Amino acid sequence: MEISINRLEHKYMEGTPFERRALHDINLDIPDGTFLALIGHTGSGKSTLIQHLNGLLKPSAGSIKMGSTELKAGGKKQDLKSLRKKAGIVFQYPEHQLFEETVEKDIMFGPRNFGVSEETAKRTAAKVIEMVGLPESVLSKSPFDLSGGQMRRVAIAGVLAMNPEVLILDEPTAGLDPAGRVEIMELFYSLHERNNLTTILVTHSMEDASRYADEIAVMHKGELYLHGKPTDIFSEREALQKAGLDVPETVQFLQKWNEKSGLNLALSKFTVEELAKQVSQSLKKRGN
Ligand SMILES: Nc1ncnc2c1ncn2[C@@H]1O[C@H](COP(=O)(O)OP(=O)(O)OP(=O)(O)O)[C@@H](O)[C@H]1O
Repeated sequence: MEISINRLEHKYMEGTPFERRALHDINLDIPDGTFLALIGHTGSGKSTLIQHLNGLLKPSAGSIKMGSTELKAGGKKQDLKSLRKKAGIVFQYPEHQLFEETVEKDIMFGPRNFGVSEETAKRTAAKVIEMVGLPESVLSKSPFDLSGGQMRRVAIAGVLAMNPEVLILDEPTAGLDPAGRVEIMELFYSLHERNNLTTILVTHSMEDASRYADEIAVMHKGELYLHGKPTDIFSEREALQKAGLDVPETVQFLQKWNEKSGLNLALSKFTVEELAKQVSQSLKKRGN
């Protein structure tokens, strides 16, 4: 689903002496099926921005359009509800929100809350548990008897059960070990690819942004500072450094390699292993 953010502004505690502007004049169009990485230093406004996409915060000015729903400043409750249904949000440590006695009940909670029948919600639970790579036998277990990684998958299944048209991921790999991080990121990437699901990833990992994103949006002091393809964003090292960020090491390596070799290898969507493969292939082509 296409997303269009127009002149969005957000002030916390608006109209009080403690008023604080967290977003200023954000304009951002995200085409349907895009994987967008939202990066920026702590306090730059990333969470505030994504909470508007899920109807958790209302704009102080401007608007957000998601498909046919538009939420404007002073918008109706109905529009907030409609956005909430369209956008599934995976918060940091989503497993902390599990609370039912069984995995199945936990996954069914969202759909049941939105009026889906028990039978359909059960079928959905069986479908989404498979989508997150867990066996159906897990459905009858208590979520609290599962490993941390499995619990996180169950929480993600609960978000998928709402059949979101946009997936918003707020640092979804926080607290996982390196292997767990790769597994969860690969899961999101395959969900995005298989379903052409518009995905917004809030991350502090420049490596993840370079590996998975079609587009990168950089927030700085409540403003949209840079937005473009990873290759273009990573060619702005000085600007990134001004915003307290840097080009990931793998990309720096490749930029140097391209400069020295005169070859033009792709700057995004690679792991270190793929990077080594690309370099060795290009060496072979040159007869080295
Ligand atoms: N509930 C709130 N009340 C008042 N100010 C807030 C509130 N939440 C965030 N802010 C302020 O709004 C600004 C943007 O915060 P936000 O949490 O959106 O940044 P962020 O980029 O997501 O940061 P982080 O990477 O640390 O999660 C910050 O100055 C922050 O202090």
